Amino acid sequence: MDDLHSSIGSLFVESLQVRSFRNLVRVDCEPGERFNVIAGDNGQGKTNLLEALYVVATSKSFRTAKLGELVGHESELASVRATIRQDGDARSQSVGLKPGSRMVKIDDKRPQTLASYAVRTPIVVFHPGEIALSMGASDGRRRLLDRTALYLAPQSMTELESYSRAIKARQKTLELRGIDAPELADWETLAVRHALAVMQHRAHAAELLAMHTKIAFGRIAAPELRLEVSYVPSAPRTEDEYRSSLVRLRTRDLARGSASIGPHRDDLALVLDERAARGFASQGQHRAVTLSLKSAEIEVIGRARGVRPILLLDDVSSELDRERTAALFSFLRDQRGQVFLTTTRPELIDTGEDPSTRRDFRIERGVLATASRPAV
Ligand SMILES: Nc1ncnc2c1ncn2[C@@H]1O[C@H](COP(=O)(O)OP(=O)(O)OP(=O)(O)O)[C@@H](O)[C@H]1O
Repeated sequence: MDDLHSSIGSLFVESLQVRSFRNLVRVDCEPGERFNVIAGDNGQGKTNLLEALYVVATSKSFRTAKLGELVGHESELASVRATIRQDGDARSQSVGLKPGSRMVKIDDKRPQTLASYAVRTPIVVFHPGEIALSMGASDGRRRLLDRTALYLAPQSMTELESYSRAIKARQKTLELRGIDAPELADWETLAVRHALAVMQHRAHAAELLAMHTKIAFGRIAAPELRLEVSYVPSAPRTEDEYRSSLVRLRTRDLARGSASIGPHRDDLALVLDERAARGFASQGQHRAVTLSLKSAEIEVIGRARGVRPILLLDDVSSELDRERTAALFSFLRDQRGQVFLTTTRPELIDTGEDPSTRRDFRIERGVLATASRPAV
């Protein structure tokens, strides 16, 4: 396989302006091209700053679906603006937010679709809750599939939204008009059409994630352990079978309050030595599976978009001892893209020999300032 890093383009945030975003009233900063270490005590705004970067890159938050929460308590409007440099060319991206509405712009023009904005600046976030990818319920893995599918095919986002609308309309019809309502057939046909498209996008994303997760896991974990990753759709893959299953399930779905099959119930199976990782893996193995999945996410979206994704790492020192931090940094050095990481203990962060690749910041009560590099 060719090396992602030999042919791939560079991408970094050159400057960032944040206004009235959570507790960040006014932040102006010029990050470095490689490692940016953001230190601060608990509750000072470190995660908020990563969230602002994620929002300006994708128009979404990694913490909440309710964008109104991002607006500072004292304000009515939040905004994040960044200059992004990709392969030498600069562009500006901005997101304005108020409760119930969002305005995105690239070079001061509105993009044709939100999906086209969301894929312009590939970004991957690691936060302490990420271990749920391996240990937790299927929703985190579905989000991983959909994030990856979005970069592979931006229209997958619209298909998923259209599916959700159609399946909700079917549910509402079941509740209001009963299982024999004539319009149910139309909603079911529509839901099935969009669901099959979503399933195709997810299957493609899963195939690529599976391949790269396996490779990464082989590097990270004990060599005799084998990890298999596969897409498990919950609904039949043919239109006729899927539609007749929905018809058959009307009574049950009415009773349970939602459709029993469909993309909202898909999973990405993780099988470690022939047993489901979720119930079987040790803590260390869950970490290795999680890091392998994240490394596959970086690899797949980087290849899909032809750039090295920006990486955000929240609270690295909380979970890791010195040895694991060293392993993580060796992984990050191999990635060679721009990295933002937050920590309460900057002295534990060893980004390598070359001090010019590291920029230190300190955040206190939402105010960001440059800082000198601590003695490691
Ligand atoms: N909409 C908002 N308006 C103003 N402040 C907010 C808003 N939402 C959250 N905050 C404040 O942001 C702060 C938390 O910031 P953040 O989550 O970035 O902390 P942190 O530095 O990452 O802390 P930790 O190390 O504990 O994770 C809290 O003080 C919280 O009250």
